[in-house]
Amino acid sequence: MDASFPRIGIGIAGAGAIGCTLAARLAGSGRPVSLLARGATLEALRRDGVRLTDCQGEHRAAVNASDRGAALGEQDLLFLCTKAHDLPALLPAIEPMLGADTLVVPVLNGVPWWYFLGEGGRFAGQSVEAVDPGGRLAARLAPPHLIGCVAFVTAESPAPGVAVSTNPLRMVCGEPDNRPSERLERLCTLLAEAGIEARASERIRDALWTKLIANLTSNPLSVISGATLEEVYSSPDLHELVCDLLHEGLLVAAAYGARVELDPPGFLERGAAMGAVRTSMLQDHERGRPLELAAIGDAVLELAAKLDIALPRSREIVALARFCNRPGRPR
Ligand SMILES: NC(=O)C1=CN([C@@H]2O[C@H](COP(=O)(O)OP(=O)(O)OC[C@H]3O[C@@H](n4cnc5c(N)ncnc54)[C@H](OP(=O)(O)O)[C@@H]3O)[C@@H](O)[C@H]2O)C=CC1
Ligand SMILES: CC(C)(CO)C(=O)C(=O)O
Repeated sequence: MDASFPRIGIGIAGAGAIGCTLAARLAGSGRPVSLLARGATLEALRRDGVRLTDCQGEHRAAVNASDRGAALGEQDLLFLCTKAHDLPALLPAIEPMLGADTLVVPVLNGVPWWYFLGEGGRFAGQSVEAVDPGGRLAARLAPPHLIGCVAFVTAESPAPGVAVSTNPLRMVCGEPDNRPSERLERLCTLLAEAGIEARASERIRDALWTKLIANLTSNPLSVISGATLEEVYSSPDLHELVCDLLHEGLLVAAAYGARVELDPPGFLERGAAMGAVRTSMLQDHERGRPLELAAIGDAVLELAAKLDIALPRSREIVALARFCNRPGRPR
């Protein structure tokens, strides 16, 4: 355990599918974990601890949980595990958990608010308006205080404080400025010790685009069609649309210099092999919750527009998913 961050205080903000998966794994590896949670989830965590069923079995662990960041205190490492649209409102709640040296690791899908921070280049320092209107997140959570992270995980939270994950847990982490660093290695070691396959990348935006393409091709479409990942990636009826979306995603990724080594037939095959998984966006839709379309859809369109790239299919499916999830929609 001492190979990575000895005696470190680990905080997790957001105790849904991903937050509970991480909490159960980290606490199960002997790490003390502090979870920022609320409502029924907080009650369940205090009563029963955090519970996870994954490919390796059942895990249950006690955690320190509160809905007040001040009660949890400053953390050495803070994983952010809410939906992207909940981050601005989360900021004041996590403020007491942030010390001068806290390392923040956002475990979220979509274009992150820090995309143009740390790397230099043509748009250096700009904020991503779709996910960070007015740049509040970038002003408070910026390099060198954060490490980028991409979660290749499929998880659901069937009940408060409970997560179920049916595929291997994989994460790619990287410094926003692409430097190798000791703290990055230690973060990956800490995750690996918790049973998560973690890889350090010196090109974190490559992994971001790979995941964005997975989300762009599946999440909004799953809302419109009700399809699982297996259905999205193998249905003959959806094939042309999915290929168009894939092509559009690859186009923007390449325009931003990302090396996404992805052969389309292999990508579809691997997606289908994920099985009867409901995307996190479909889960939100079925629960009548807002969708993460700003981060997974609008932000990609925003980045494409900066380079004068049109994404007609992506624009359509994002608009359609938003329509399906409109307030007052029939259930
Ligand atoms: N599920 C998956 O398979 C995957 C998800 N992701 C990404 O990971 C991120 C998290 O997703 P996921 O875990 O599925 O989402 P969930 O909706 O399951 O969990 C989010 C949690 O954050 C909590 N939360 C939001 N705001 C606050 C707040 N102010 N204070 C305390 N708790 C708060 C929510 O509480 P409440 O319920 O009370 O609103 C909820 O428990 C997303 O960006 C998602 O796209 C990435 C890979 C796979
Ligand atoms: C499972 C996957 C990869 C689907 O795009 C995902 O990230 C999600 O559900 O949000």
